[in-house]
Amino acid sequence: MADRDGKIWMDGEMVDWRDAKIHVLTHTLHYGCGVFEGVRAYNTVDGTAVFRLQEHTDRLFNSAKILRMTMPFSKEQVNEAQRAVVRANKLESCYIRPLVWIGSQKLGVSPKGNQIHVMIAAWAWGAYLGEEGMKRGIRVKTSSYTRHHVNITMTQAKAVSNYTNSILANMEALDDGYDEALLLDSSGFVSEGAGENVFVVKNGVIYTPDLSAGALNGITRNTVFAICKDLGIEIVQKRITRDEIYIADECFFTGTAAEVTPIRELDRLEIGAGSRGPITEKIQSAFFDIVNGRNAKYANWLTKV
Ligand SMILES: Cc1[nH+]cc(COP(=O)(O)O)c(CN[C@@H](CCC(=O)O)C(=O)O)c1O
Repeated sequence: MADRDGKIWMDGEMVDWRDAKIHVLTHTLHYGCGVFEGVRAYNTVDGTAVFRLQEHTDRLFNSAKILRMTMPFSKEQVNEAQRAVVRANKLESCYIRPLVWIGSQKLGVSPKGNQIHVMIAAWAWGAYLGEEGMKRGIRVKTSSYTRHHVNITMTQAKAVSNYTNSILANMEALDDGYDEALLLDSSGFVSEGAGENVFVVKNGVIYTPDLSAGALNGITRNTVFAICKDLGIEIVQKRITRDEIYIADECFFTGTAAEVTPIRELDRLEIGAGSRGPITEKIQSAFFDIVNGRNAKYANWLTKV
């Protein structure tokens, strides 16, 4: 990623991509205390626009607050910086990565006295779990790693340090020939994917783990709730077991990167017909109508760059 051309917004300045560097004694690099966001801009029918920009920025600031990091810029400045970085890189559609980290003035567990930094990068990023997966569904493995306990790491913060758990789960799944991992919480109930929320369909009703299972409060998850309301589909948050997924009719992941990705198999057991289910397809189609500006009801969720 480092040897690209383009611009990155760094602490208030637009810098050349290759010059966006930090010192090896940066506190976050050693101790993992930092927060980030994953945002997408789409080439909508009315031009390039960022999807749910304010919600992402709000979550970034909430994540920083939870980790006791004082943001050095306002929400308005961070919103404008995200729009500017899409324009500076001349991207019609892209993935935007804001990151907030603790600087290099001092090391030691206590970060006090270090500067808080913010950078925002953007790049083109297609189907996170593959184009084929978006149509056919992906193969998922229940991870041998347990999702964070809600009082061991702060699961409502999109925190850098939370992702070692995701990385290990994802690597194990890929090494075992799957496309992604599904993680259970410390009580054995379904939590979420390594980088996604999960939904299950049974007898026309959609279920998703309630957030006590340690899943991130996903913005795409929230979008699915709105879509279900529009489509008149009942959606229930509850504790879900892995074998409820085995006998479900459909299953899918959601995320800014993953968008709406069907799951056709869990632990080598086909889910329903072993392909993208009809309700999943409806949700996926409604999602892409919204993010591409084809559903006027959600025009306020799209911020033109
Ligand atoms: C653990 C986790 N859970 C749920 C979600 C879905 O949240 P939302 O994007 O607000 O709907 C994400 C986003 N995962 C981001 C990181 C992907 C990456 O590889 O990096 C993303 O989708 O941008 C997670 O990382």
